[in-house]
Amino acid sequence: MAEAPAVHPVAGRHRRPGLVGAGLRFLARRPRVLGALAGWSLLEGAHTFALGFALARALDDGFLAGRPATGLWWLAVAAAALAVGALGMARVYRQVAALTEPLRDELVRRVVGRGLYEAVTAAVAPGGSRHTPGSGVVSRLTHQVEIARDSFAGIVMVSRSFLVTLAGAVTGLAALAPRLLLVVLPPLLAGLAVFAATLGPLARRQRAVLVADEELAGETGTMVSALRDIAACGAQETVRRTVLRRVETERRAAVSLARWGVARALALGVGGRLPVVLLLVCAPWLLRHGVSAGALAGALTYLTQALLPALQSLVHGLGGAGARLTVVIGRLREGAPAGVPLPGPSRAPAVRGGRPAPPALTLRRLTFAYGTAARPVLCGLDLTVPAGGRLAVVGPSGAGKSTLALLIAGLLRPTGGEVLLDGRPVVAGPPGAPLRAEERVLIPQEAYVFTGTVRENLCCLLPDRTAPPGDPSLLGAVVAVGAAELVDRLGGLDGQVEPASLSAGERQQLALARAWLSPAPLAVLDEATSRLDPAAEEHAERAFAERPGTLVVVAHRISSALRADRVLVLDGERTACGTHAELVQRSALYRDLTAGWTAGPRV
Ligand SMILES: Nc1ncnc2c1ncn2[C@@H]1O[C@H](COP(=O)(O)OP(=O)(O)OP(=O)(O)O)[C@@H](O)[C@H]1O
Repeated sequence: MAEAPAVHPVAGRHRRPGLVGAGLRFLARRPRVLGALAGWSLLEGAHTFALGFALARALDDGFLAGRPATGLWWLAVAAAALAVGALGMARVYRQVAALTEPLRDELVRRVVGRGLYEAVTAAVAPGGSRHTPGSGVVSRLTHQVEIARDSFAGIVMVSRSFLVTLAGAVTGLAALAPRLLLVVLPPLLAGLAVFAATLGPLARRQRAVLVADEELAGETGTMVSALRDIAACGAQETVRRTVLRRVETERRAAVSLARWGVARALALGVGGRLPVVLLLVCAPWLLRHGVSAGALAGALTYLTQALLPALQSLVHGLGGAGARLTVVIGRLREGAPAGVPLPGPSRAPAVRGGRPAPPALTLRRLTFAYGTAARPVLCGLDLTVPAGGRLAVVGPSGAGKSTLALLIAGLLRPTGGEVLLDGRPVVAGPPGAPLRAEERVLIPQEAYVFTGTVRENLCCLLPDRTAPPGDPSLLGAVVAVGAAELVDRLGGLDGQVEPASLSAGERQQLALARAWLSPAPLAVLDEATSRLDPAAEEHAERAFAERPGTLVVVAHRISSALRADRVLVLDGERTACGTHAELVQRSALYRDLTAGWTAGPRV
């Protein structure tokens, strides 16, 4: 059965703030390029200025005054200004490249670093990895880098062009007749204000369309690659509904964007076209107040040949490229921080609200005995597991591994000391007080399943014990722990579970899928895979190793211990904790245990 990518409910994305700040810092580090860009842009502004001014002079001093030679001379000036502007534009492109190429280099460095990190992590993972994300990740992300580079270049070009055009045109209008500004500036500024006000909402909607589009493409891709599994599990209707929901989301996002597109048209109309209309309407008044016919023609040229196209480019350019850039850069920054790449997203952040988060699990002087006269199974045990950590618990039979698992789950009360989850006692209040079930899930060796549908068995640890219709995470959990064949045989998610007709291993598979799906950030596996064959066991353990959140696994295989960040060797007085390499050095018991595992999987 093909593996469908499964998104775990515990997995959360944490965005890094300060995209605008980072962009400004990037620009501030390049004052020379910015200076050169501004300098060459001035030529473009000068060209805009000359366009209307020379035309006005050609009319007023030349053709209308009966001096065609003078008129032609001014037209030649306009043509020369055009050539100078073209020269400036060519240099501008060079400077924009000098600005955008370092951006691309920086992003590519991060992306490749991340790809290498993932590839190396996969390669050195115990037991080798069947997943080799490196090349795929690099290829996908470098494509996004190209989009970021192009969008950034587009934004620089349109904003810069609008500013210099505006400066050239306003200077030209003032030089021709300051009264022209009274007619042109108010609607132009009003249009810009409308545009500025719609920029944020438009960018958000553009972003929503992009994201919805990508999600639909991703969902469809997953569906196509899992067609056989979907048919086998009888999940056609579920998948159809999921895809339709994505289509509907994208449709709604597109409609909302189109509605806001009207506001964009309004900004263009008010800022770009209304000044033209007003200029024509006010022409008699302007002529009466000393504005010449040439100045009117020059003003019209500024508006129709310079300002309107520049405003159009700005409105369309910033709306589209700006949103694309925000999405892509945000994604690249999420995935590829500067310097040392972060561990995968399955690891929880180490800070909460600016303060260091408490460890996911703390054992403080933990002591437990099964009776007042009985010898304590655990005595004064201290241990912390950070959020996102993986702890393997090993030890000889009877050392207290299952007892510890029950204590962590709050199913036994400590005789002394305490167990804290996220800094708070797992058992609070009097005996019988409710346990913090939503925060931890325990899968014991003897898995519990009940008569009912597969879906009911899987959902019983979810809030409200149900999943939304068509929720793909159910099938994702089934596939992730390797229970797809079993669920297929049972008749899909709505098939019936008869506990007595299942083998111990099959019951474990269903319990594992249920626990994998649960939103509890701490999972405790007490030999929960012991009845599976080695390949299925490896599959399930790997799924839990990759599950977001914290994992404590009572291990009886060397691969589990190797995959953990730390190993706790339980053995009364000789209890020790450390990494696999450390324990091989300093724990004779651990060496004995792992030697036994290497020879055969069971302790
Ligand atoms: N319900 C109980 N009542 C009394 N003693 C118990 C009970 N459960 C376990 N014990 C004892 O506590 C000790 C630790 O048992 P526990 O099951 O935690 O060990 P373990 O390391 O998980 O062993 P195994 O690897 O064989 O499962 C053992 O001596 C066991 O006999």
